[in-house]
Amino acid sequence: SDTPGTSTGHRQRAQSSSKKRGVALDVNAWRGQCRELLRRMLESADSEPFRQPVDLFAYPDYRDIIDTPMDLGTVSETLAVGNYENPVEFAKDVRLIFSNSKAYTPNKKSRIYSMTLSLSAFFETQVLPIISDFKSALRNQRRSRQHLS
Ligand SMILES: O=C(NCc1cccnc1)N1CCN(C(=O)c2cccs2)CC1
Repeated sequence: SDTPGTSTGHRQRAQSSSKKRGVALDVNAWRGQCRELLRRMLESADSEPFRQPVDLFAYPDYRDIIDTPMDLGTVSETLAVGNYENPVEFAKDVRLIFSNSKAYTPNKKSRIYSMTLSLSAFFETQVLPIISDFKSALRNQRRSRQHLS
């Protein structure tokens, strides 16, 4: 029977939790995964306009429209020096790159804006499992620590 506490129920839970533990307990795995995701974005031609901060001489009105500039180089540096606590903070900065481009573009057909559309579509598919694996690793860690306390 699968009622919790019976012998099989307990064994099943133990097996499944150890499987979950094996797969997701590494609460630090997200940093290498995000570094690899950034590397793949930076090798795409679509990231070219977003690899370094916006050139304010070429776009003098940029700061009239955009409060918080962001670019992949800055994200990469922040990740490398350990200034993101989790993949959600990392994703927030990457998403800012795309929302800045959407806010600044004079029209939805601009070449640079269209590059953010494909880049962000790729990013969202890749970052989702990184964030969900991190959250389950955190749940696992809290559960096993709670059991110890
Ligand atoms: O200047 C940069 N990026 C830095 C860079 C890139 C290449 C060489 N040297 C500096 N921009 C332009 C503005 N921008 C936009 O998203 C949009 C422009 C028009 C519609 S959207 C963000 C990327």
